[in-house]
Amino acid sequence: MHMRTLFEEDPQRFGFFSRRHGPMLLDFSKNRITRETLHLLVGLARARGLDAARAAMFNGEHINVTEGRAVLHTALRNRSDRPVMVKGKDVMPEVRAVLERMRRFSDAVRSGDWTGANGTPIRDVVNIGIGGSDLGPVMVCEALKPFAGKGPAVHFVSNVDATHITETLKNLDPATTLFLVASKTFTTQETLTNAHTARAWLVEELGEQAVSLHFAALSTNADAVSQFGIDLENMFPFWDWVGGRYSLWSAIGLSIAVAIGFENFETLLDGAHDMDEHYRTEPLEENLPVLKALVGIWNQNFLGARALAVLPYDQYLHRLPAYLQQADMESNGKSVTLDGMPVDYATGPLLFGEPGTNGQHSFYQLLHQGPETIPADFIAIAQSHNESGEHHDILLSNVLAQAEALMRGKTAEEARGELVAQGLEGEALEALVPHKVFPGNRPSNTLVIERLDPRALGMLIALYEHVIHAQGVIWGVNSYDQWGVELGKQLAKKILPELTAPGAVAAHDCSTNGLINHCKTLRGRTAE
Ligand SMILES: O=P(O)(O)OC[C@H]1O[C@](O)(CO)[C@@H](O)[C@@H]1O
Repeated sequence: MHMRTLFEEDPQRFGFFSRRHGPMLLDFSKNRITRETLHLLVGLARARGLDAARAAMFNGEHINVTEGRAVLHTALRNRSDRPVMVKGKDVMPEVRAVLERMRRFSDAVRSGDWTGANGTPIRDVVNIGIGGSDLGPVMVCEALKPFAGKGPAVHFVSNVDATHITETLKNLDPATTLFLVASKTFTTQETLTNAHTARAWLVEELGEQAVSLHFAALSTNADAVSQFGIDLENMFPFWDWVGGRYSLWSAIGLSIAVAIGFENFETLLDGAHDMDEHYRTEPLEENLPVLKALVGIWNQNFLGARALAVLPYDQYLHRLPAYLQQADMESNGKSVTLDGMPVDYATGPLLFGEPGTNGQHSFYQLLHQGPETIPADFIAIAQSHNESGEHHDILLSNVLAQAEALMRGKTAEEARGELVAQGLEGEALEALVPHKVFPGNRPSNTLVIERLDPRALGMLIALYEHVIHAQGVIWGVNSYDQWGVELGKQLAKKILPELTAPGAVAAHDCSTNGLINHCKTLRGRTAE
């Protein structure tokens, strides 16, 4: 079936396949589904126990079975009076206590009351972290730039490549710089390497005694934090039931609170809590994350699509695809079920994206005319923070047109008609027709958000988090571990000393040996 026909046959299609919640409208009508498909998909979710699974997550059951942990990022933004129990203890008092400390700290830094070793206020804050300790905060700080007010500039260093920290520190003054070392484990090689480099840079200028005024830690590992030399007074804790890629709502979000002010950070939490309540309580048929998850499953597992393009038509959301790459692919990039059995179906999609309209001039060709079907999420913001001239209407017209084009396509007949109108005829015309045809029938969702503010952003991120949860439940995988990142780390630890030791390396396969020895030679080390 072609979606063109589905739309022609059912003028109510938009109304039936779209839902509103608060400032958000989700239109999923441009998918290859009928009312019956939706009914069956909801049945699938029910059969896979999604109702009970939602409750299990919110109730703090140990759903991360391979690590024996609860998954409770929702507790971090629980704005209700409801207790959240972990091992028989309500964690909400501790959550609120850390939030209160984050409020005092971020207020002090923003107001200039927090001064560095020379008594001068902080002008630049550098968050050092990677993965979930970087991507969420950087994405939110970029998205909410219009709310930054008069606070310090916030920078992010993640890559172990020295270029990242060197370029970041190049124009900063140690006396007015504050480092937030963000690491759940406080053992991550990249983060500790960067943090030691930052420490040396600071100490060289201001001496050892400056460290306590210029470093804070966001972590679950107090021992490692004090071993690094950070005063525990300046440590903002969180807990093992917060997964790294779900941690921007925790102390890991301190850079966000500094960048946009604590009140805005709290409004972000409010928005996420609103979506949590929606996901927790709404019936499956009315539940935005569930519906979006089901459409994703339909595209992946029934229509054979293996990717998902996330296309935010808002420059402030330019880091959203990068953030979602970790959130989704580290969560659902799994090939065994909860009980360790191999899956014989697709799980998490390959996720990629760029802000509109940049993507249009890059990879959309493949979305429209490549042989694969690549479903897309279009995110449109109705009211821009920068309503200057025609810009925003042009932007909106593009996002709306792209979804329409993917759905409708262009038939050979239509293409021929256009070529005739351009004066072409005969063989020349017919030779061009196949190149001008768009198959269409390509699925997409369109999310329209009234305005990109802290509340709406909190809702948007929580929506995607819950899509990941719902899909993980239906696929029967553990969305909350990430063993797949370990092997590379282990092997890198073995290769590191081999790179610096004299002599040729012969302990690996011939490709890896060859590459190590080639790099050693190029770096002026003996490899013979
Ligand atoms: O916060 P940490 O412990 O430094 O870990 C950083 C990142 O490393 C990972 O463990 C693996 O990439 C992520 O899950 C996590 O977000």
